[in-house]
Amino acid sequence: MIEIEQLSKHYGSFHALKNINLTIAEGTVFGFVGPNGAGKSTTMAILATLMLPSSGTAKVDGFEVTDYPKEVRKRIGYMPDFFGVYDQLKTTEYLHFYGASYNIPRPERDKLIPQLLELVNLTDKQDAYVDSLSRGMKQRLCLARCLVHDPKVLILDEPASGLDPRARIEMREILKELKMMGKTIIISSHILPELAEMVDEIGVIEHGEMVAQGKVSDIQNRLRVKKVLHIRSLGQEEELALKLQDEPFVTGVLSDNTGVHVHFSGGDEDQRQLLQHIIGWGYPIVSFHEAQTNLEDVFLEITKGGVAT
Ligand SMILES: Nc1ncnc2c1ncn2[C@@H]1O[C@H](COP(=O)(O)OP(=O)(O)OP(=O)(O)O)[C@@H](O)[C@H]1O
Repeated sequence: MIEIEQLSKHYGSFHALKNINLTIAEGTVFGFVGPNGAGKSTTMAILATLMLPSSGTAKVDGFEVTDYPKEVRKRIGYMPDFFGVYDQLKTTEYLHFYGASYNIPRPERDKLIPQLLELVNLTDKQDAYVDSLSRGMKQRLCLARCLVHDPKVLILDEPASGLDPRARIEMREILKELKMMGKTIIISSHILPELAEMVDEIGVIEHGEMVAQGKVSDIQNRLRVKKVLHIRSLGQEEELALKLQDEPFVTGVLSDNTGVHVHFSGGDEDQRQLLQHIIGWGYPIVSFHEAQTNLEDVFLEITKGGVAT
C-alpha cells in the first residue's frame, strides 16, 4: 500500500531525509519511531502530498505522490501533529465542513457523521463547540475528520502525544477498530512503548535515516539489550558502582546524584540474581528498578556511549 524508495529531502543545505526505503503492506499498522527532529513528520508530509521530496519516490496504493497527488489524496487521511480545529464550530459542523470539502453530498454526510462520532466516542459531544473539547477529544475529532472520505490509508503524526493514559487507551481502541476495518495505518511517536502496544511493525528513524525496521517483537528484542537499571542506595554508591562493573550482563555503570545507573543485557532471571548479589553485599538499597527508556535514550546511549538517565 505504501512504497518509499530512496526518498530524500533537503531543507536548504540541511539533509532531513537520506535515501529512505520503506514498504508497508495493506492492512498493516506501522509505527514510525524516532527522536525529535529525526524526519518522521517530513516523511509523513511527503506521503500526504503536502511537501515535495528532493529525490526518490513515494507511492500510495500504486500512485506516486508527486505525479498523482489527487489520486493519493483520495486514498489518505492525514492527521498532522498540531490541531487543525476551528474553535467557532460545533463538532458536527466541523465534520460537515470537511465532508463538504470532499464533495460528499449533504444527505450522505447526515448519515456518515453520527457514525464517525460514534467511532471516535464523541456522540455525546455532537453539539459541543470544538473549543470546549479536551485535548484527547480534539485528537479524536481530528481522527474522525481524516475518515470522512473513507480513505484506505491513515497517516497519523503523533496522535497520542500529550494524552493522559486513559485518553491513550481510547485512541488505541479506536486504532484497533480501524485496523479491523482494513485500513493501513502509519502512526508516529518518539516513545517506543507507546507505539509498541498498538502496531504490527516498526520503523526506526534517526537523523533522516532508517536505522531499524521490522516486527515489533524483533525490534524490542534488539532494544532490550539496552535496559537501564536504576539503583538508589543510602550512601556508598560509588563503591557499589565499582563493584557492579564486574557483574555478569553489566555493560556499563554510572553514578550521579540520583543513584547508580546500570546498563544491563541480561533477562529477568539474571536481573533477579544481580539484585540478590547487591543485597548480599550489604549495601543500604532503597530502590532497584528498570528505568523507562525511550528511543531518544537508546540513541543517546548508542551515539555517546554514556548511560541514559
Ligand atoms: N521547514 C523546514 N525548514 C528547515 N528545516 C526543517 C523544516 N522542517 C523540518 N526541518 C528539520 O528537519 C528535520 C526533521 O524534522 P521533522 O519534523 O521531520 O522531524 P520529526 O521526526 O517529525 O520530529 P518531531 O518528533 O519533533 O516532530 C529536523 O531537524 C527539523 O529541524
